[in-house]
Amino acid sequence: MPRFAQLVMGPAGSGKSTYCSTIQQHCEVLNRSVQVVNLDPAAEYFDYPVLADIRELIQVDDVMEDDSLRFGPNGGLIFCMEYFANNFDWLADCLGHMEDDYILFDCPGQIELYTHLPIMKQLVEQLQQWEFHVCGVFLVDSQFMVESFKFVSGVMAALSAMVSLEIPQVNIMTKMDLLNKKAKKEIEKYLDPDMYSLMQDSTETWKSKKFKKLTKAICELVDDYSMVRFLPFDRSDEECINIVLQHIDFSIQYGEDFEVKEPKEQDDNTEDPSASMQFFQGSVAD
Ligand SMILES: Nc1nc2c(ncn2[C@@H]2O[C@H](COP(=O)(O)OP(=O)(O)OP(=O)(O)O)[C@@H](O)[C@H]2O)c(=O)[nH]1
Ligand SMILES: [Mg+2]
Repeated sequence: MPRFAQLVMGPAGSGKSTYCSTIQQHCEVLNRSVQVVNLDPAAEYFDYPVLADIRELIQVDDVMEDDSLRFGPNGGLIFCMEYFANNFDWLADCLGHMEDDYILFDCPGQIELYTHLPIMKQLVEQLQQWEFHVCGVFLVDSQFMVESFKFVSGVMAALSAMVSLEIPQVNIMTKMDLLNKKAKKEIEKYLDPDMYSLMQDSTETWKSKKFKKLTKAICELVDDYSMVRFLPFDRSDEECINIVLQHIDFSIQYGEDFEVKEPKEQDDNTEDPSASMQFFQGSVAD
């Protein structure tokens, strides 16, 4: 049986831990087993029950207090993640092997982990060796996406993760519940962006010709290959959570090899038309 995993990534404060807890609760209601692993050695607060917590392996505070290492918070976190990458056996022990594993990995917010350091790639390769189908879930805070140049920077961060990890990736715009109606309408153009027109919106204010040229080249590249798209995530909207989950499940083929359930035996042998519908009920739970 394959196992399934979401690698929940994104800049600091983009809503990764909240996303994990929302999805976990949502799946609990659907009677679907989803577990969460905290991979942030600096995490102070999250409200989901954990299957494993990296802080049991190593903590940033301990690394920072070590006189021989003398790291600050960021260096300390990278050190912890490198230590983790050298100790994947710890994760293997924590995960065990259950039927139908579906695990969310709540990752740290340091963006360098997804752009040029090899740690997350090593984690992905290890998970794949353990038969996990892994989907990258990249979160970006919708509050920062209301202007085109900020949007381009979010797009580039998401692309970096996509290119360096080489796994299916779903990009999500979080905290949509905080937007008012007007801002929601405004942000729609960023969900499935037309990069050419977004660029036109902003070029007036740019003075540097080189900056304009570079941005134009980036926008053309992203647009021509339809590389980045965002799904809105409003944690207060069940339908919205469902759509996000369906996209991710589809990308890792979750539910495709579920066995079709046999119809329940009828006591009186009478033909019930609704029984034929129940025959297919064993596919995807949502
Ligand atoms: N209203 C609202 N607030 C949110 C949402 N997601 C996150 N927040 C808030 O944003 C803040 C940061 O959320 P976290 O889930 O801790 O973000 P994170 O990405 O895990 O942060 P780091 O682990 O520090 O990188 C918290 O105060 C959350 O309550 C959301 O969908 N809606
Ligand atoms: Mg967090």
